[in-house]
Amino acid sequence: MISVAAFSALFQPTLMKDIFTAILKKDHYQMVQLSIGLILLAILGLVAGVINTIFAAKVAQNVAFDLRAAQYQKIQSFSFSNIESFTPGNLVVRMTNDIIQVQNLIMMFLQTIFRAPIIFFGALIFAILTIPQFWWIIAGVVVMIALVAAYAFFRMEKFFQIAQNLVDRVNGIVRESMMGIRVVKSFVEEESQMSKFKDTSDQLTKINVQTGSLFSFLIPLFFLFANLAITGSVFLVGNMVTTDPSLVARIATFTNYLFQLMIAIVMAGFTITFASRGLVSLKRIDEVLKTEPDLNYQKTNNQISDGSIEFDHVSFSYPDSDNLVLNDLSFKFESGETIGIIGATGAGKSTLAQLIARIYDPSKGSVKVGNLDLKETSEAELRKNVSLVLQKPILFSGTIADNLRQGKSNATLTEMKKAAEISQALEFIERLPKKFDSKVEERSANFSGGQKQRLSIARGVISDPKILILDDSTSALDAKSEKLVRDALASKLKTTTKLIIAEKISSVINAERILVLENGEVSAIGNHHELLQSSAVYQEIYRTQKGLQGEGQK
Ligand SMILES: Nc1ncnc2c1ncn2[C@@H]1O[C@H](COP(=O)(O)OP(=O)(O)OP(=O)(O)O)[C@@H](O)[C@H]1O
Repeated sequence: MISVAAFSALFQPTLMKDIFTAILKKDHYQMVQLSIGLILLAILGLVAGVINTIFAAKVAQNVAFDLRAAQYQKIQSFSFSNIESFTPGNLVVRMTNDIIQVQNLIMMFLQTIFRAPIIFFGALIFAILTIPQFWWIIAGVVVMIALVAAYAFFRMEKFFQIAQNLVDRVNGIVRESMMGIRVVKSFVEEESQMSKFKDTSDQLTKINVQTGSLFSFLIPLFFLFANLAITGSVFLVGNMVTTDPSLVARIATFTNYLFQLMIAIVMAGFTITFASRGLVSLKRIDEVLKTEPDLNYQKTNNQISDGSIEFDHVSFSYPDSDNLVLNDLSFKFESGETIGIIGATGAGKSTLAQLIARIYDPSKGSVKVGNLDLKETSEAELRKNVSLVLQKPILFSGTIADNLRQGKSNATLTEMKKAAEISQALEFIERLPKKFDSKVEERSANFSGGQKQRLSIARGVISDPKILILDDSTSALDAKSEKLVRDALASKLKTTTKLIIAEKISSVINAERILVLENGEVSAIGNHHELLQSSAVYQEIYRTQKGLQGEGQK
């Protein structure tokens, strides 16, 4: 189809020349015949062009669809540190803007890859054949346009790269301020967010204006070259026409081919520029696709036999950081124990929890659950048996039931009710008109902080895991509800190992053992009374929280 469209374009000026010759010869019959031929050729070219565009669009859409799906699947397999190293905002741009760039590239490429060379060489040959003695005019036009195009498109490539980075930044700023809209509002931060956004957006506008200016200057310049060449050739023909009258018929054809030459060069230039822009995007997508998840799970049937947890000389630093967050931790929690983890802010409590859920692997040492090294479990086995409830509850848009089923895909209504009962969520769910089918809006904006935490705990306990980690996940609950959750956990999840990470001693006071973490090291392990005797750190925390401790003991 491309060749049909290209050849149609190439033969039209030649037919035109023959029509002129027929007119000059006053051969009406031939003139009509050739004119009909010209119209048919133009229609053929048009149809071929349309079919080619539809085909290119379809291919581009399909490739974009496949790339989007492959990228999304890859991102789903990423670990936390993989995602952090790209940053979520950057991944969103790679999933959206970069895919569109590649789609445009394919579209453009398929339309011009064969067409531009056919038209270029065809027009070159036909132009020379039409008026051979004007070969130098053709060469001049080609060289001038090619030089200017090469320079301009080279500049544009630079602009595109800068623009791509700015799009990333704008996206990051918008994302951050939208996610933290409440903070922005409550601290009256709108203006500073706006100025951050405006600065980057201004830079993006500037670069886009620069690209646009270059563009608007370029096309008239090409036409100027072509028109100068045409004027020159018409002038020369004027002088030569007395010796060769056929030149009159040939000059229109010649100038037409000159235009086609110019268009072919511009088309190729655009394709190369878009190619460079699309290739930058393709490279960014390829980076995502080539990134291996830095946490790999084995395809194994190894089973986690019980809820014991063992740290064997575990040290940990976050990727790209030299700071040793956990330093040589060794301990063992027995299956079914209730363990409290306490320590100052930044002591490493959440990090420890994340190692048990294998969100990160330790930098040194090993973590075992149910006597099995985490590296020897399958992901499904780990997720089925180890449940981590974070302090910041993240729910997904859908229904309450959809969210609870993330904890157990085939959960029945009875299981949902049981989980909600444990997390003290049943009461408020039952009060909602649609109960478990009530809608959870985007970012669960229609629930309070405490309700979100309760739903998040319900999702964590619904699978009846062997190990349940509550990472400060009752912080938004009042003391009475928190105690009710703890009591329900104790009575309804008897065999589950419960790891309660808390800032307040009152949250862990009844734990069988409490691990005191200090600067990433185990400072002491024991029950509340033992620690009050033996651990200075614990005593200190206790003293500072004395006013609160009575509530936990109730
Ligand atoms: N993703 C991360 N990348 C780099 N450093 C991190 C990351 N997350 C936490 N840290 C650092 O690791 C240390 C321990 O953090 P962690 O969240 O485990 O502490 P924590 O005891 O749970 O604190 P809190 O009680 O305030 O939640 C801190 O110094 C923190 O700055």
